[in-house]
Amino acid sequence: MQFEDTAIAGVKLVRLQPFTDERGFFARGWCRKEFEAHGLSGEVAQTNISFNRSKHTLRGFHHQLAPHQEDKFLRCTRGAVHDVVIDLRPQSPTFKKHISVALTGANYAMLLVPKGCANAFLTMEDDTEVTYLVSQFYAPGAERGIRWNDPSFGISWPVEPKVISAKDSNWPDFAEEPELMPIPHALATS
Ligand SMILES: Cc1cn([C@H]2C[C@H](O)[C@@H](COP(=O)(O)OP(=O)(O)O[C@H]3O[C@@H](C)C(=O)[C@@H](O)[C@H]3O)O2)c(=O)[nH]c1=O
Repeated sequence: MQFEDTAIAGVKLVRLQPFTDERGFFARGWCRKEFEAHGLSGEVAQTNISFNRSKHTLRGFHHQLAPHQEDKFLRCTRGAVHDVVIDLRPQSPTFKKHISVALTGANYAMLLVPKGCANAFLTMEDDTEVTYLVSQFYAPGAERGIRWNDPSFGISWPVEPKVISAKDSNWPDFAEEPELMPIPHALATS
């Protein structure tokens, strides 16, 4: 596996190192030893599969508050996504900056999203599947989000989303203290 730094500290693009022969190739898709050798946690609590029927489906941005913060390690196993990561760590030199990466079934690129960053992706093909490992269990009460078009971040998406959940369209405007922000689905039931 080859680990490449991105413009946001701790967000790594990981590429396969394939052993190719007449059958095709073999490559490691995740390795605790290699993660630890790069100073990264090799903890895995869940493997998640996200299937998206239509292109231009948007999921995110999502992150979990401490003590449930997660490292996520994503790969698009079928189709293609435009993945965006926002740095939400106030002490980081790239606080509030974002990066975008194309993850596709064909390029096998993988993305490590560390604790304190929020992740979202927009599918670019029908029948797109993303598989990802997360280091913490899902904790709905600790989940927070950023609206895909929140003006605080000025993110330029390749196209407007056509399919998006009510939760993700209604995240409130970004506030620097996310623990004080209301959760839209909690508001809806109060
Ligand atoms: C994320 C998650 C959801 N769920 C449930 C809650 C809900 O009923 C249903 C769908 O949840 P969501 O709408 O939040 O799923 P989704 O929008 O796909 O959430 C994901 O978005 C991408 C961008 C990420 O980065 C992921 O970490 C994750 O937050 O699945 C779990 O049971 N476990 C989980 O780990």
